[in-house]
Parts: sequence; C-alpha cells; structure tokens
Amino acid sequence: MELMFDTANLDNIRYFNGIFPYVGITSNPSILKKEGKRDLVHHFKEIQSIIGGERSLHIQLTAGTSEKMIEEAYKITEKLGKEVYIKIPINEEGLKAIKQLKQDHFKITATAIYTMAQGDYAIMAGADYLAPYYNRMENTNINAENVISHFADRIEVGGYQTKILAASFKNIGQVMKAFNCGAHCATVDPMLLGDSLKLPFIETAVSDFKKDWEAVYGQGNTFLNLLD
Ligand SMILES: O=P(O)(O)OC[C@H]1O[C@](O)(CO)[C@@H](O)[C@@H]1O
Repeated sequence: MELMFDTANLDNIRYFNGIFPYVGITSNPSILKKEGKRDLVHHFKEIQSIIGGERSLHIQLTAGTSEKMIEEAYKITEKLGKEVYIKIPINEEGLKAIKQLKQDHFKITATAIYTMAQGDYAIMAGADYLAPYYNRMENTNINAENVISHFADRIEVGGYQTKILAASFKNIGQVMKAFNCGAHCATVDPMLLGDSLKLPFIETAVSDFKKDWEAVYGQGNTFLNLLD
C-alpha cells in the first residue's frame, strides 16, 4: 500500500512532504495547467529537490504520435534523469511508444486507463505502473472495483512486475476501495488527503484527551515538563 501526490503545486508538495508517507509525484497536462505557464525543467527540478532521490516523479507525454512521444521521452530524461517515469496514455500510438521505450529501458507509467483491455495491453507491454481512472470510470458507469480487481488478479497470476497506481480520485472512500481491490499504490491530490484528517470527531477526541489531562496535571503541562 503506497501513496503518491497527484499535484505539481510546489507549496502543497512542500507542506504535505512533512506529513504523509508518500513515494512519488504524478502530474498530467491538466494538473500542470493549474500552475500556469512555467519553465518546466526548472519546475520539475524544484519538485525533485523537494521530494529527494528516493521518490519517483511521473511526467506525462504530450505528443500524439509514437515517434514524437519517443523523442519527448528522450528529451525529458535527458533534462531530468533516466529515473523519471514516462506517463503514456494507452491508445494505439501510446502502446507503440511503450514497446520501443521499454526496449530502451525507460520507466513507464501507463495512463488514461478505463477498461480491462487497455490495462491488460499495458501489463503485457511491460509497463511499470498502470493508472486506472477510478472516478472517471464511475462517471462512465464502468465498475472501477471490478477493473482494478481484474488487474490485481492478472498481475498475480501472470507473475508480472507491473504495479497498479490507481488515480482520478474525488474522495477518500474511493482511495480505500481501490486499495481493497488490490491497487498497490494510489495517487491522490494531497489536499484531499489533508481533508481526510480534518474530521470533527478526530478534533473532538484530541481536545477531550487534552481537557482530561489538564484537569489532573495542569494547563499547559505535557510529558516534557513532567518527566524531568
Ligand atoms: O480524473 P482526474 O482527477 O482528472 O485525474 C486523472 C488522473 O490521471 C493521472 O494523470 C494518472 O495518470 C493522474 O495524475 C490523475 O489522477
């Protein structure tokens, strides 16, 4: 069970970096749009410096043909390092690009996955990660839980190395369901993760403990000044 942050916002990454256990950052052109026009090499390098070398960075290609996608992948990794995961939508051109890029030892995250067939092609093509779109599947009346369970099953039975990186979440319940269905990892807007800890009953429990403690040991005292 792993989390990634689905954002390119530097402030959010810096803030939540200190809070949640997470293993990487994902983005796509729509997520980048929210940051306005940027010097992208500089921006991604900044992200790399915040998250450190142990966590992964997943960057989506923008070209429409496999030839251009392959060129983009080379350019991105030339600027940002071969450790970057190249995100490629699973359509004809995308699959063609993955075939070549895997031969060239690139790390690949297959994305825009709505169907079992798309994911199975990506697994067979050797994708390192598979990003099924949970909320978008639900919006399309596709059973996201069945699709993710199917991938988990295929990977287990076939002994594939591909990991399921469930994506497109609009609430924390969807994230938990994706894990229940066998997703290895979920990429989530860190603001959504933050909101999942801001529940009134959590606050009530914490403040009740504080009140009970202070009723006995005095206001403002903690173990720090009582155990000297
Ligand atoms: O439905 P949404 O919120 O646009 O999400 C699409 C998802 O696709 C991804 O690009 C994953 O490949 C994520 O970055 C994002 O979670």
